[in-house]
Amino acid sequence: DPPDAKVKHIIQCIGTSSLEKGQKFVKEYCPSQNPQLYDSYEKVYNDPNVDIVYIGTPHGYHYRDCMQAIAAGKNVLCEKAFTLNAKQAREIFAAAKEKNVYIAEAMWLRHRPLYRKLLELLHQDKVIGDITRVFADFASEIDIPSLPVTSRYRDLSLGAGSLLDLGIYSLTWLAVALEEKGSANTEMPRIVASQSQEEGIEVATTAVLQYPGGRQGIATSTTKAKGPPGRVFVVIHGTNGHVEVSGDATSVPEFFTVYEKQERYGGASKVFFEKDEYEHTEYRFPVVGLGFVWEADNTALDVLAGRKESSIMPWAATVHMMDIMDEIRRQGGTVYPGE
Ligand SMILES: NC(=O)C1=CN([C@@H]2O[C@H](COP(=O)(O)OP(=O)(O)OC[C@H]3O[C@@H](n4cnc5c(N)ncnc54)[C@H](OP(=O)(O)O)[C@@H]3O)[C@@H](O)[C@H]2O)C=CC1
Ligand SMILES: O=C1OC[C@@H](O)[C@H](O)[C@H]1O
Repeated sequence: DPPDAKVKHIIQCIGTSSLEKGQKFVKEYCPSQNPQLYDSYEKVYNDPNVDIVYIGTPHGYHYRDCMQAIAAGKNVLCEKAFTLNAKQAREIFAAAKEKNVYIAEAMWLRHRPLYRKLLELLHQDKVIGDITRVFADFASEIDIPSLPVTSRYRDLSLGAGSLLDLGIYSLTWLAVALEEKGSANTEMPRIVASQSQEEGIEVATTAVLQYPGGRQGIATSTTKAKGPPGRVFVVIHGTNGHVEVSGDATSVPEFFTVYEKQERYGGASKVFFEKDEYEHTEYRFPVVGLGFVWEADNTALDVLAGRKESSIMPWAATVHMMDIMDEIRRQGGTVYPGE
């Protein structure tokens, strides 16, 4: 809990396949909380002292885990990617509606103050005019063949592949810029996508999304390599300037820079401009811990207020994202077992 946390969070209990692993986890991450350790997830769902269950299992288990928690009448915060496909997401939301419980996808990026501020500057203040193009990439070098076959990066039934794990962040940056208010716009963009597979696992995705008015975005992800030197992961073009987003990772942004169009901007016969020659404004947002606290606070406030959906990550935004990723996988040839 940082000093300005809006809610006091209590880790009441933890469900794990291994109590020994659970003890190690508690010692390392929450020694002062002394949570009850359970040797099954079901015991968490049935603990009457639990207000909300946080599901942090691999993607392929989210459907099972959400459905079981909902059946037990619990509120749920479930990690991204919410499910393997949109069909599973729709079924979970229908079950949550039936049981009248809260459920939200834990897309921590959307809860960050940086993301909220960028939304406001782009759409309310229109600092770079009308947005025309966006580039967003998440490249992370993961030596998949060296991992155990049970790893979520290798096991197709767990949702292995760069898109659900990393590409979802690139798509979320496209949403901040190209979708009205950055969420809950359910109009499908036109999509052209390509994916590469190695040993049956998708290792690279490139997707072009085109929105009404010709606005375009390119979202990419790969587990084959790191990104280029530097820390810029997202570039947004507008009719009146540019924004660059930088940080430790595409999921952990720390600052963004707004280059507003000036007199000289684009005046020379160059296709680029030297950054330092142009006035710019940098917006910095210190990351607290790893950056989960804003999502934790917002979720707790939702539950305390009796809401069933998150205003930051409403059900429609999750289904929309899953629909987009389904279409990218359809074109890219990535199929999960049972689909
Ligand atoms: N790693 C990160 O930085 C972030 C990850 N996420 C999301 O969080 C979720 C989990 O990711 P991550 O923590 O890296 O995943 P892990 O592979 O570390 O799995 C998390 C837990 O799930 C259970 N689990 C893992 N593999 C299996 C398996 N093969 N069979 C049964 N249970 C298994 C284990 O719990 P136990 O054995 O204790 O029951 C494990 O500790 C994903 O949805 C991911 O996208 C979100 C933000 C950041
Ligand atoms: O933020 C993240 O960075 C690394 C990924 O493997 C992880 O799942 C993701 O959420």
